[in-house]
Amino acid sequence: MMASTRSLLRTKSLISNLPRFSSNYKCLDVSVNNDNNITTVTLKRPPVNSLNLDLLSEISDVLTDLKKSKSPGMILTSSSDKVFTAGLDIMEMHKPDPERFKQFWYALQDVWMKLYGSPFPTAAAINGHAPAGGCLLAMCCEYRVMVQNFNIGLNETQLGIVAPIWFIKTMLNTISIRDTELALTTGRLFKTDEALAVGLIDEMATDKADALKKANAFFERFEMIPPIARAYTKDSLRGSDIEDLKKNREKDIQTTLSLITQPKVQQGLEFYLALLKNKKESAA
Ligand SMILES: CCCCCCCCCC/C=C/CC(=O)SCCNC(=O)CCNC(=O)[C@H](O)C(C)(C)COP(=O)(O)OP(=O)(O)OC[C@H]1O[C@@H](n2cnc3c(N)ncnc32)[C@H](O)[C@@H]1OP(=O)(O)O
Repeated sequence: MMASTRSLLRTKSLISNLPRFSSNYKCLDVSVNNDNNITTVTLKRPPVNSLNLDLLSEISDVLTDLKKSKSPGMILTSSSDKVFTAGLDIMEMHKPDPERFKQFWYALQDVWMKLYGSPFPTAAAINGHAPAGGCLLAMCCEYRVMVQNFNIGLNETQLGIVAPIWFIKTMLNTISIRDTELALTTGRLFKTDEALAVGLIDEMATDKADALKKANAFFERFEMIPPIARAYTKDSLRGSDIEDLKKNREKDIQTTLSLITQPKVQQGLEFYLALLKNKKESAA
C-alpha cells in the first residue's frame, strides 16, 4: 500500500472512530494522543492507586468505551511518581461486607476479562511499584515498559493469601512455568532489571516520559497489520483462559469470599496492614 493511501486511511479511521470518554471519571485521567490516536489511561487514586470497587468500575467502563470506539490502542500508567498501583485495596478484603465484596470481586473479574482479552493492543508504562493486583494489570497488557528501581510481582503469599488461578494463568502467559512457580510460591517482587531478565517486562525506561515514548512506539508494530487478524490471534492465545473464568465466575466469587473471611486469613491481613502502618511510623 502506498504511504499516502495508508495515511489517508488512518486519518479517515481517526475521524470516524474518535473515542468519546466520560469526563466523569474520578480516579482516572483519559487522554487521546493526536499523533497516533492511542489512548492513555492514567490511574489517579492517591496515595497508591489501590484498586477498590470505584477504581475497578471506572477501569471497566473505560475498557468498554475503548472497545466500542474501535480504539487502535491503550497505554495504562499512573499519576503517582512511585506507585503504578499497590494492587487490590486491602480495605476491600479486611472484614468485608459480603455483598460489597461480591461486587468488588465481580468488578475485578470484569476488568481482567476486558483487559486481558481486549481486541485492541495494550501497553503498560509502569512508572512505579506494581505488587500483586498491580502486576496483574500490567501482565494483562501485551507490552510492558518499566521505570528502573521499582518492584513488580505477585507477592500474595507474603500476605498469607493465594493468587487466584486466573492471576496465575496471566503470569504463565508472560514468563516460564518454572519462573512462575518460583515467583508465586515465594511471593517474589522483582526489581525492574530482574523483571527484564526473566521476561516479566519487555523494556526498561529511565523515567515516565521515556516509558510513555517506548510504549507509544510499541503500537507502530501494528500499522501494517489488519486489526481483525491481530484480534483473532490474541483471542486464540488468551480466549480459553477467559472462557474458563466466565464458566466459573460465580464459583470463583463464592470461593474467594469464603476463603478471605476465614479468621486466619483476616489475621494475616491485619498483620500486613499493621506492617504497612509501622513502616511509616518507623520512617518518621
Ligand atoms: C489460604 C487461603 C487464602 C485465600 C485468600 C483468597 C484469595 C484472595 C486473593 C486476593 C488477591 C489479592 C491481590 C492483591 O493485590 S493484595 C494487595 C497486595 N498489595 C501489596 O502488598 C502492596 C502493599 N503496599 C506497599 O507495599 C506499599 O504501600 C507501596 C505500594 C510499595 C508504596 O509504598 P509507599 O511507601 O509509597 O506508601 P505507603 O506504604 O506508606 O502507603 C501509603 C498508604 O497507602 C496504604 N496502602 C498501601 N498499599 C495498600 C493497599 N494495597 N490497599 C490499601 N491500602 C494500601 C498504606 O497503608 C498507607 O496508608 P496510611 O497513609 O493510612 O498509613
